[in-house]
Amino acid sequence: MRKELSLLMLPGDGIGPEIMIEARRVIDWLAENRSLKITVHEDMVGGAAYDAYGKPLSDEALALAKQVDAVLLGAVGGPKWDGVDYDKRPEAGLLTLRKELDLFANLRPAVCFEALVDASSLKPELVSGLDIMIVRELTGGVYFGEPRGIETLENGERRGINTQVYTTSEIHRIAHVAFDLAGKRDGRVTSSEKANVMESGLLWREEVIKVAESYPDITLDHMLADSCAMQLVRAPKQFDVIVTDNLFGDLLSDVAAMLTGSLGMLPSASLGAKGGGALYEPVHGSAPDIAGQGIANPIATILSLAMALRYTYERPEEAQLIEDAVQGVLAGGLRTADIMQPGKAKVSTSVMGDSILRQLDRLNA
Ligand SMILES: NC(=O)C1=CN([C@@H]2O[C@H](COP(=O)(O)OP(=O)(O)OC[C@H]3O[C@@H](n4cnc5c(N)ncnc54)[C@H](O)[C@@H]3O)[C@@H](O)[C@H]2O)C=CC1
Ligand SMILES: CC(C)CC(=O)C(=O)O
Ligand SMILES: [Mg+2]
Repeated sequence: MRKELSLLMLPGDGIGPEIMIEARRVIDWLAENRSLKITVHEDMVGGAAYDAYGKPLSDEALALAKQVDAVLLGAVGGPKWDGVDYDKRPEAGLLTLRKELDLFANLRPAVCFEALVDASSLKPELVSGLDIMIVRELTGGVYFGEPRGIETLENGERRGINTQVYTTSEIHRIAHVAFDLAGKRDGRVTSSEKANVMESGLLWREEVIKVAESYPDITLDHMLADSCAMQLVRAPKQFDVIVTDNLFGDLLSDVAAMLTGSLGMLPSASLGAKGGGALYEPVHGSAPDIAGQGIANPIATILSLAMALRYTYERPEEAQLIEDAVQGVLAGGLRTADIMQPGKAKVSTSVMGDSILRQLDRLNA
């Protein structure tokens, strides 16, 4: 018999707690209506944890994250913690979580819901049917490379240092994830780096080519990351799977978000080796500019829960149900402020959550 399913919720900072409430209601709905019982634990991360414990991820929260099947995280950070030492900043809590759980593969799907085709930053014909998977390496590269820090030189100048480092094994394992995913999709991988100016980029390209030899049915091409950003807004439907490093993946996925209408629409899954833990979180941050107003879009977080159902809990039907409910609510004309369009009804975070639950009821009837 399968063991009890478990989840750790880490709402975090800014809009994190507001959007997490709506995801929690979907979990409760699944328990009531689909006999899907997930034991939910809750703890703090980011600035909230720093304020409570003096560090952005407590040892207890980290231990729990390692025990549960999956973590669902809201967002971390905000101006309140701007002066805090680097290793204690809210963002460090999230980086520690990713590293400690060895979640090297960050899947960031950029899917344009048909109802939002007109809300995209691009012309409707460029995004209608858009379905890109960005596979971002998450535990290496310049966010983790040593040496790092800020030092003062003899002449009194200060120097900030970060180091971009990749090893062959790090490149191979993320490339395998991308090729395996492409095999279940349209069979095309675009690898993106800066092989023209960075040795780590050249190594990335050479090693991805080696991995591709085991996938004769997948088409591989290479695109310099600056050009890739441009192509994403020029003709995004040319892409199927994009595999890229930690920094470029961070940037390219925020660009891709605007193709779908808003950062508030983009979910993500961070996965490690099979059988290990997993972290699900919206791509966006803590949005301090709108925090506390009840207007944040909870859809990216609810869709992150759907990804957890698909990748961790092996409940693809429920994942699909949630995605269909989101599509239904959008098709019905409800919009949070970030995806608002003329002639549509602007709703709050909680009304969007309510509406998704009612749509789930209808689809499940
Ligand atoms: N995974 C995480 O926890 C991340 C945390 N951050 C942190 O978040 C803080 C704010 O960073 P920003 O650069 O402002 O990025 P952000 O992603 O928080 O916000 C960028 C813009 O998108 C809007 N936005 C984001 N999510 C939204 C949602 N769900 N609904 C409606 N609008 C939404 C915000 O209002 C803002 O105008 C920083 O401390 C940053 O380090 C940033 C990115 C990821
Ligand atoms: C640690 C995060 C703040 C970095 C980021 O922007 C992201 O992972 O999307
Ligand atoms: Mg980011």
